Amino acid sequence: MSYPAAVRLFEVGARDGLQNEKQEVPTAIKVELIERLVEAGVTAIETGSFVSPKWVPQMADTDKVMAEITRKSGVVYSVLTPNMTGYEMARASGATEIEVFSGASEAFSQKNINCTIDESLDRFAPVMEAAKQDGIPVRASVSCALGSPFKGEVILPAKVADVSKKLYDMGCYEVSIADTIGVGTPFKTREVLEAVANVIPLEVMGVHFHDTYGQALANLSAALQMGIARLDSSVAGLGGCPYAPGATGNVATEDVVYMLNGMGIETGIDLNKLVETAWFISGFLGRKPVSRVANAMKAKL
Ligand SMILES: CC(C)(COP(=O)([O-])OP(=O)([O-])OC[C@H]1O[C@@H](n2cnc3c(N)ncnc32)[C@H](O)[C@@H]1OP(=O)([O-])[O-])[C@@H](O)C(=O)NCCC(=O)NCCSC(=O)C[C@@](C)(O)CC(=O)[O-]
Repeated sequence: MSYPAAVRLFEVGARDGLQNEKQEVPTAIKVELIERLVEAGVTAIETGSFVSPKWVPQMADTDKVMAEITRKSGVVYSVLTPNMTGYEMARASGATEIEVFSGASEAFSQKNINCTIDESLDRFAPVMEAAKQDGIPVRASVSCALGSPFKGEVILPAKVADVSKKLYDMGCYEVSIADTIGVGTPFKTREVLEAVANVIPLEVMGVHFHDTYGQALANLSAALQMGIARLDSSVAGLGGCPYAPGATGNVATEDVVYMLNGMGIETGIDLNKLVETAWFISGFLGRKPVSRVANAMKAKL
């Protein structure tokens, strides 16, 4: 066991968190959410996505969000981009990092980005080239690594490893292994992560767990035990993918920070401010945060 002494938390609440919301979230609320998260100590944040507004209307104002946020030096403002159209928009918006996304499920790839896994990688090739020329770092996400949302489709660890290696070889500085529908359990998680760690360096691997079956913290712990130090999480446990039936929220950032604080693993995040932010966005959405920690700490705020 080699737990990391510190981790990089990548906050996905403003993108993964809000992309699946039924109600419209005004730009001003997104901007306040991002600024509050940064104020709480978040240093890497996904602010939105430059994808087709017909496919994900909730993210159609990402350019406005990027224009309106007050940026803090040293903070990574990242956006999701599926192709060159998205890349051009990301660059124009001043994104300091972009994220490309593929997956280990052919069915999900078709539903989510309307192409095969191989075609998605082909689309990323010019994006990688342009980003390299522009000096913009690129992270990657590999969806459905622990299970497919579509009945009958089996995801093999070797497939996850294969896609991860291709993305790493293309120049992605981080490859985040995503349990899109939150079905993983710790031993299975470890098996998949080990398959990936056989083909790319452990240092570049990240994890992105949804908490659909309540396994996310346990899976996170399995990843930490391996020494993985790049973790995605979402304030208030917001999240879900419109093209992955059954996908619910990401592991809540408050729960992750509370656990890491207890383990003596450094995050740089002020838990009180984070919990206040969880209640801020949940209040706007008209519900309580799903995070256990946000609820437990409310009385102390
Ligand atoms: C990839 C496409 C665009 C293909 O969609 P398509 O229809 O096959 O693409 P197209 O090239 O034929 O373009 C169709 C229209 O979209 C426009 N277009 C084309 N590209 C862009 C762009 N980048 N930004 C804005 N507009 C764009 C393009 O200009 C055109 O406009 P029209 O002529 O009809 O007016 C579409 O399928 C799409 O946008 N999909 C995104 C779906 C998405 O965002 N899903 C959620 C994110 S993934 C996720 O949440 C998982 C993750 C990362 O969190 C990890 C995990 O948990 O698994």
